[in-house]
Amino acid sequence: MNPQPTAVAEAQPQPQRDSAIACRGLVRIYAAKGIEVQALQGLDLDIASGELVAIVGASGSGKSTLLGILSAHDRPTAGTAVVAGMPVQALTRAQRLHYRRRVVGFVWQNTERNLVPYLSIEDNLTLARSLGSGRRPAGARSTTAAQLVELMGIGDVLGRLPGEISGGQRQRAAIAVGLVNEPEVLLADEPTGELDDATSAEVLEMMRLVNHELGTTTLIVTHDATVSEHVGRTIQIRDGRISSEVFRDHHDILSGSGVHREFTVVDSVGRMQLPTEYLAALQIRDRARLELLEDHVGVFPETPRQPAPTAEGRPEPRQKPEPKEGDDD
Ligand SMILES: Nc1ncnc2c1ncn2[C@@H]1O[C@H](COP(=O)(O)OP(=O)(O)OP(=O)(O)O)[C@@H](O)[C@H]1O
Repeated sequence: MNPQPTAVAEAQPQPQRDSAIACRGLVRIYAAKGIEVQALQGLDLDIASGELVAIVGASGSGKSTLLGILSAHDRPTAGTAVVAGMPVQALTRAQRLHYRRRVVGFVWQNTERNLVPYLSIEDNLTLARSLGSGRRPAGARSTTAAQLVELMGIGDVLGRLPGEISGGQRQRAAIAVGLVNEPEVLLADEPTGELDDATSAEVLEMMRLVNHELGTTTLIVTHDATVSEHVGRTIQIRDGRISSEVFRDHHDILSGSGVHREFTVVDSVGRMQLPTEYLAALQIRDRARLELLEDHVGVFPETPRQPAPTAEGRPEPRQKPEPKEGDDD
């Protein structure tokens, strides 16, 4: 007899089959000097294979904590993170090494973390390639270092040391090093953090090009709000949870149009975050009244807002919150 699924089992969301990254209920609690900080509070995330996604958020929102878990440098207190089919929280030491050398590639903010300073760019590529060498699965893509050099436009700096080239060239070389072992996923932590605006845009465009040409799933974690102009999906993280997502299609990115759609995220148990400006505009604090209407859910202040009286004693008409750029429905 087949056991009947319980309500609890049904409520557990399963990772999507084609997800390159699937996080379920990620919690990370830091305990220091008797004080606990909950850096991630039940974060759910799905990134499809081949997607280019940015995660943005204020300082302290949990971005680095998430990247630490996805890069297998840290373990979650609870929840799961599956990257390219590997459960990162449960890897053995040997699997972690393989994972960091072959399954994921990295681009960090600091040059010293990306490139060995006393080796030429060419030797950095060779070293990274040799560290990640091993038996390759049949049918693996055969992106060569030479192809990456051409794609990144770093052919004329191969013989130079990292300290002898510009910041933009260094980050392009770092992207090539991060991809030289043909990882399934490229993780980038503030890759434009030390660059000026023009060079940042150039490096982000390079990441977009690589994603488009090679199809490598790419996750960029950044403070840089302009990143959304270069990627298909921008995820906003707030208080250790995903709060909203902005989508742009490939055509919008190429044409530079400002068209985008913003969505708030509803997690697996139905929680969602309302933008703080909406809460302020409607004076919603601890509680909101929900109404299920024919084709939408209404969210209302617990008690109707009292309009401020005008000079003539008449109430002011209600102010709607300003629509955001790109709101078209
Ligand atoms: N090792 C640690 N010990 C204690 N608390 C920590 C530790 N690392 C991070 N935190 C806390 O966890 C929360 C999330 O931090 P995290 O570094 O992930 O945020 P962030 O979004 O990456 O911030 P930033 O953009 O400034 O790097 C913050 O409140 C932070 O103070």
